[in-house]
Formats: sequence, C-alpha cells, structure tokens
Amino acid sequence: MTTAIKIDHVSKEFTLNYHRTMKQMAVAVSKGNKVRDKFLALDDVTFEVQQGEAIGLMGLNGSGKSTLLKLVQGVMRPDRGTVRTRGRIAGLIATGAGFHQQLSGRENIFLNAAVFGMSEAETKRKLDSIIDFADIGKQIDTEVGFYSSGMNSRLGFAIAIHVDSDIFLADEVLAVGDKPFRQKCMAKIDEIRKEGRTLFYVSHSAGSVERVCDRVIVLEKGRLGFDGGVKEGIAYIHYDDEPGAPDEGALGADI
Ligand SMILES: Nc1ncnc2c1ncn2[C@@H]1O[C@H](COP(=O)(O)OP(=O)(O)OP(=O)(O)O)[C@@H](O)[C@H]1O
Repeated sequence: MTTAIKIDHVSKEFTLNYHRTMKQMAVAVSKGNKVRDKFLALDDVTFEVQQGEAIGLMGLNGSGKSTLLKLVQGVMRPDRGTVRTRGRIAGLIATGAGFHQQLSGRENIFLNAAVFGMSEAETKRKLDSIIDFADIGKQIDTEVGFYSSGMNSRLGFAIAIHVDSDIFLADEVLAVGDKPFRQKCMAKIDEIRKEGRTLFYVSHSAGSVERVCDRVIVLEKGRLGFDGGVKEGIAYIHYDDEPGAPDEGALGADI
C-alpha cells in the first residue's frame, strides 16, 4: 500500500483576540485584563492515510477539521510536526475561498483552476463541462461577489472535481447546495472513490459518511479522539443517537 497523507505530531496554534478596537484593548490593559490568548486548534495529531482510502472527518464545530484540511492542502503550515502528502490535491475546503470577488464566475474558473495546477489549455478544454456542472445559468458571467453561498459552492465544487487529483478534500461541500446538486455531488464523489483516489470528506451527517467513507477520524478540541471503522466512529460521536436528527434529514439517507 502507498501512503497518501502522513500527519505526524501536528499542532496548529491560533491567537484569540478579545477586543476589536484599540480603545477596548487599552481599557482592558489598564484594568490588567487579558487582551488575547493562544489556543491549539490542532493538538499533537498523528495518523496516516493510504492511497484510495475514504476518510470521514468528523467532530463538533470548532474541533479543527477545516484547519486540518488546510494543512493537508498546504495553504497553512503546522506550528509543530509535519504534514506529508503524495500527489496532486484538489477540493473545496471553504466556500468561495480563492475566488476573486470582482471577477466573473467564468474568469474565476481560470483563476481557480490555475491555483489547482491546471494549464490554460486544460481549463479551456474542460470549461463547458465545469459550467454545465455548476449550472448557475447566466450568472456565470456576473461578479462572484454577488453570488449566493450555494452558487459559490456549486462553482467551487465544479472546478475542484475537474482537477485530475490524487487526493480530494471535501469540506461540507454539500451543506449549502440544494438537493439536486447534492445528489450530483454525491455521484461525483462515488466516481472519485471508484477511481481509487484518496478522499477526505468532512461532514456532520452520519448518513452520508456511512455512504461514502470506509474509515472515520473524529477530532475533539483539536485532538484525535477516534480513528477507526465508520460505524464505530459514528457511535463514538453519538451521531447515531437520534434517528431523524437534523443532520440526517439534511444530508443523510435521502441522498
Ligand atoms: N485563521 C484563524 N485564526 C484564528 N482562529 C482560527 C482560525 N481558523 C480557525 N480558527 C479557530 O480554530 C478552531 C478550529 O476551527 P476549524 O474551522 O478548524 O473547526 P471545524 O472543526 O472545521 O469547525 P466547523 O464544524 O464549525 O466547520 C476554531 O475555534 C476557530 O475559531
């Protein structure tokens, strides 16, 4: 087996500022109060992913999932530890991230595709297919700054799935899309799986994780809480407790 991702004792620290203005800060300092704190968004996380594995990355809000994906994608560096990846990485880890707000959707396709390492010729060849998948009509030629979050997500996902990547990162991509779009995305994710590409799939939906993944990693306040089978992972995080809970209805069994 070939290792696709190696996360070795990785920590990432952020600063939490308690005040937004200089005045508030000055008042806090004069009273001897803290103005900022540091905290670990990721705390000594270690695991390996083999090529072709589909990992469901789960955890409560703020547990560090997106931060971990950003480190895997290479847009952020760890403060401690190492992140090693093999092959080309594509995916959607933050809706609208990487889009230039004043450029049109069409122009952003070229910009974003270049960031993923696609040549202009390759992008031109895939342009119609990307626009078709995004399916946002004439608004493909309007400024991305005016897009709804769903439209941002549609365009971002459409570009990402057209990159010939070895590792695909999907962070809540389906959360803002409507049902027909979610179904289309799930079909693409199935294709990615069949092609033997490595998948990192962040979701709060036990149903969709069960459908897509063969392993679950649970982050708890930045620490690795669980790493193992899908059913066990879902049970660990108690997402199987409440049948018909909102996450199931939103993204689960109905896809
Ligand atoms: N650039 C940043 N600067 C400061 N704090 C940050 C930054 N990015 C993330 N954080 C903080 O790090 C913690 C982890 O955030 P992260 O987005 O990784 O969580 P998550 O598990 O993806 O959450 P969610 O399920 O809500 O998407 C949060 O407390 C968040 O506020």
